[in-house]
Amino acid sequence: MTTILKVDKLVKKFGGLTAVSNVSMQLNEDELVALIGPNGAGKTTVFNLLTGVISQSSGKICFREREEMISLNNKKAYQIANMGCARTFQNIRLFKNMTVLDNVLVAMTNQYKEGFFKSVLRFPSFYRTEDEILKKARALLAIFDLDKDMYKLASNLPYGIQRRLEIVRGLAMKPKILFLDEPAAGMNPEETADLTRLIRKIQKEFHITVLLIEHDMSLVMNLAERIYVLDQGKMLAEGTPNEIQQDKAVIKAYLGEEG
Ligand SMILES: Nc1ncnc2c1ncn2[C@@H]1O[C@H](COP(=O)(O)OP(=O)(O)OP(=O)(O)O)[C@@H](O)[C@H]1O
Repeated sequence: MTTILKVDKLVKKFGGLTAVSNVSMQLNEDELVALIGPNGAGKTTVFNLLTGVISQSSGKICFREREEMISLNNKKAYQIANMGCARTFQNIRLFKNMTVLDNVLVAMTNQYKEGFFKSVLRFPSFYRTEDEILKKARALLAIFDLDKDMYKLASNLPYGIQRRLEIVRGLAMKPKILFLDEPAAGMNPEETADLTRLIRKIQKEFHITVLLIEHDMSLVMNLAERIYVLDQGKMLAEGTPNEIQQDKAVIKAYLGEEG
């Protein structure tokens, strides 16, 4: 098993509040891992640290690039994204006034860095590349059954479909890791079931690592191969869904809260 992301003793303080305290974790290639915990446990803060949205107070984050583990400390969010870490947000962040297709095309541009002169002077290779991008975007949308909505404005799509588009947009960046922040938030049971199928599909077809934050326990227990549990900023437990469901500390801190 190859480790793709390694987090060592991560700490994040907001003034006097320690939101993340000595958190260590690792993600392996092609793994689907969930990060759970009660409200305010520090899950989103961990995501923000891993994707460079905020920087840590101390600790180390390393990401595999070919044979080497590269430190992500001091790297900016866009650099981390370009290295292969895509994410979605708790509150959807699509370009609402752009079409479904354009939302995906924008995400793909990081793979096609055409030279300035080539694009301004419209060399034949520019058109070839443009055509190629368009084909790939359409194929990606078709896989997720979004091709029929291709020319609709993102803002006109139902909530569940917007969430799906956000995931497709993340995938369009060809990531090695996809971070999903509460993908089922606000979804009805049917949409959640759809989403579960979609995430499975991603795992199979794209061979990427997925780390997801989710409150919907049936989704987590159904999908995750491994689960990390955070409580009050600390890592409380790590294990398979079975192990986590039987962990007394977890039941007390988290599952107990639900019933
Ligand atoms: N920018 C910030 N400034 C100050 N405190 C913050 C900031 N961001 C998060 N916190 C605090 O850090 C703690 C962890 O918050 P975080 O949002 O990471 O938890 P969470 O597990 O994602 O919660 P939820 O499940 O409710 O989304 C909370 O006490 C929160 O109030």
